[in-house]
Amino acid sequence: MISAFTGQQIRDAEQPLLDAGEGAVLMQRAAYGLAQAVIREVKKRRRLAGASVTVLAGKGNNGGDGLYAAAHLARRGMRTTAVLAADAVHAEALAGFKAAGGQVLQLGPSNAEELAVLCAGEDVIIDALLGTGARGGLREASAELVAALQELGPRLVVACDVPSGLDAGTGEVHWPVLEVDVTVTFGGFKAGLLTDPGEGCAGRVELVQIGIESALHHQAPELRRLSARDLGALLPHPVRRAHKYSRGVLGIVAGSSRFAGAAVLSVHAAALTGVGMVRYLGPESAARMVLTRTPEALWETQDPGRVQAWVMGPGVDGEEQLHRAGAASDGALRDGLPVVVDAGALSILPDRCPPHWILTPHAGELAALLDSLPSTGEVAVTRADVESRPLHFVRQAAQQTGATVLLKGATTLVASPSGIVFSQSEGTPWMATAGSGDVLAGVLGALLAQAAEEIADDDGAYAALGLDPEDRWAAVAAAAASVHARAGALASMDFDGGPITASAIAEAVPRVIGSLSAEYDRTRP
Ligand SMILES: NC(=O)C1=CN([C@@H]2O[C@H](COP(=O)(O)OP(=O)(O)OC[C@H]3O[C@@H](n4cnc5c(N)ncnc54)[C@H](OP(=O)(O)O)[C@@H]3O)[C@@H](O)[C@H]2O)[C@@H](O)CC1
Ligand SMILES: [K+]
Repeated sequence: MISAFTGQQIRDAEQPLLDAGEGAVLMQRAAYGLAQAVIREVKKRRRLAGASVTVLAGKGNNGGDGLYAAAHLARRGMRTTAVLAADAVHAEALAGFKAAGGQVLQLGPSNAEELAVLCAGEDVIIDALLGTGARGGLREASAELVAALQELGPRLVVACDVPSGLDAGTGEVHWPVLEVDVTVTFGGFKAGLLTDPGEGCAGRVELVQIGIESALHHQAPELRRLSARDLGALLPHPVRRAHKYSRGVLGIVAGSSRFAGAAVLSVHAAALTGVGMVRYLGPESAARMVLTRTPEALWETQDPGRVQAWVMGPGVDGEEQLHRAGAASDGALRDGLPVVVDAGALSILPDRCPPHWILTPHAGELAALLDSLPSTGEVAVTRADVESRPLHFVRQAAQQTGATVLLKGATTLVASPSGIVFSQSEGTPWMATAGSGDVLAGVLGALLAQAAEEIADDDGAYAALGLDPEDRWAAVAAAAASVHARAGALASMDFDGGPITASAIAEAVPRVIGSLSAEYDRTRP
């Protein structure tokens, strides 16, 4: 599992080493790691000797890291320039940079445009304006320089620790921000690099160890991300004596005469995620389509009998389906069953949900959900609010509803009511397509129906993540989001990275589960 931290947590982990006089050593490790990453990137494109690099250096230690890194690069034969964004920058680092032969330019109120043109012609830019000590975004001439440079389109940008203007702890972005190709981050992942909108600016993130890692282990991560190996351990491994009932039965209330396709996709995706059986509840017109696509499903016209989990909501519309969803919801509350609540069913939540209820809104639905809660307050939450502060609002929704909340997006966040948050981002932008969310609901429902025992087991794979029982539901939801995203990416790869349909995402799910499980089995000690 990848753990990510706030800027404050990273500074707290650094403090004992700073107190012990080790600050300069930490900075040298960071700078060396940054320089090595720049060298790797430049070598992918051209010969290192003679390549040009400009470091944009701010007044704090982030600027110091950048200047020391540039000094390394000067010694490796690169043509190095530093643009100083403050009158006083890190003195020792600047001296080291000059001693290595670097050229220094001062950014002022009147030369931002001119320097932007110069920077746009460089082989690589190092963004070392602001790091974890930033308050708000770039100001004045720095903001002008970055806005102009972004407009011109720099060739290659490497961020020092975080892209400047990004809040390291929350992922909120204060524009303008230079969109970077690679972020080289020090000591631990910053939460803002693993949640949107920050993640969208950060490019590929590389972690450089600087010696604070053991101190970070004592801190509760701000964000967690499941790795392929975690998924291999968490995904269901059927045993020889398994039968369809022991493999989990999933009830799905989805679709309507108007939105039958949502039912088709949810049911099909659930079946492809390996659940023992799917019981479908919906109108006959939708049921005919469901059974044509997935003859393995059962159409239930009466009480569906025992299930291990429910999906309710995809494509649900009209009195009749809302009534079925309401009845399923009452039964699930009574029997303590896990439920995926999506789309149409988000409007019929009980006053307080348990953590094994997983709500799956997109940003617009989350805003509407928060607005409908009496505890939210006077000021309306908009879709734009959620998109600019997803981490904040997903946590708020989980705390206020009592449910686990999965907020769909390029980066999907899952918050448990206790405040633990997972972030997964393995997909492709092609997945923003109609029906994609219906597939996710089916995948998640199928995993819930199969995972109930494993989740409750204190010696099981979910407990091994170090999570309390009520937080384990967020891990199932994160696993589903990751499987769904990987399936989308895989399906797109089948078309050389081209567009995909929601059906194609569902069809790729078995291959994703198969390869994750096989890789896990192959490497298990
Ligand atoms: N600690 C360590 O030993 C290690 C730290 N490391 C590195 O240090 C970075 C953190 O360094 P940092 O704390 O100096 O913060 P950083 O972001 O560089 O500068 C903030 C300075 O800028 C100012 N300022 C604030 N907001 C501003 C704004 N919007 N626009 C303009 N100015 C603004 C503020 O000054 P003030 O305005 O308060 O006078 C403050 O002085 C970290 O990201 C990593 O790269 C690594 O080397 C490992 C070892
Ligand atoms: K930076």
